[in-house]
Amino acid sequence: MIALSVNLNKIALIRNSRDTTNPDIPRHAQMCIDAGAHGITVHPRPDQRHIRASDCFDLAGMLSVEFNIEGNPMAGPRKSERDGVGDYPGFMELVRAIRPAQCTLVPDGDAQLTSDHGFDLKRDGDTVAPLVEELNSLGIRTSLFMDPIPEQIRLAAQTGADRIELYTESYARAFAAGQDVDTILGQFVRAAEVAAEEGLGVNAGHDLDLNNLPAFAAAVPNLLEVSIGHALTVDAIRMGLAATVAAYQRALGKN
Ligand SMILES: CC(=O)[C@@H](O)[C@H](O)COP(=O)(O)O
Ligand SMILES: NCC(=O)COP(=O)(O)O
Repeated sequence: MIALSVNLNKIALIRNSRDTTNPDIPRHAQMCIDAGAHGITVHPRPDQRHIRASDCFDLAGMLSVEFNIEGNPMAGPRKSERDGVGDYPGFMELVRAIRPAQCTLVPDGDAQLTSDHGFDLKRDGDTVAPLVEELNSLGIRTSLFMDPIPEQIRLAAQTGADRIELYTESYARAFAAGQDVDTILGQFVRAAEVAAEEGLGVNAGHDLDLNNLPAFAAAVPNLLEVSIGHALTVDAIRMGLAATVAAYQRALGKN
């Protein structure tokens, strides 16, 4: 079974366009759970442009499914520039306080529109390993956001991480462009095989959608979890949330 974790960033983005609690983040999470989602993912950033630190605490207080907090572990505290929005405490401070089931470490910079690369562990392995060790000691499963590069995935195992999350944008772009995706899918298959050889679990995410997900889920071995936000949120406008979650479950190979 491949778990579906729904990313709520885009729901928070809509909420943040007004000084309101509509849409309500915990309520939306509960609707996803009621519709069959196995987990909830959020990716707070220091500018709190979508999910805020306070949302993470609110979700931690109500979730009955896996809570996956993604983000840059090097991101420190940041004062909020908006009235009524608390300061960002820093990623590690946040997850130390919340202790989610899973932390996905992502090497994203503040200026990025969204996540756009995996870790370079040849360069950053010595920085990442102690953070992984601390998260492990807190009982938090740790996953590293990675490009499908075998050499890098072997280095991910050396940090002590439990899993990797394969960064799927290259596959999604090729699929959307109507290109022959066999070669690029082969890179993800190989990456997942290497992860298995190294004892790492495999998650995946970024720009997965109802069109590209079935082939990916069918081809990539040992896939444990996908986290999906942007496309799923857009599909829910058209199809309704419960029907959309069900459609993503079907795309993962479930009825
Ligand atoms: C790591 C990853 O691919 C997702 O968390 C993505 O970064 C979602 O963030 P946005 O919703 O801000 O694009
Ligand atoms: N980890 C990927 C994620 O949570 C969602 O990414 P996207 O579907 O919003 O691109």
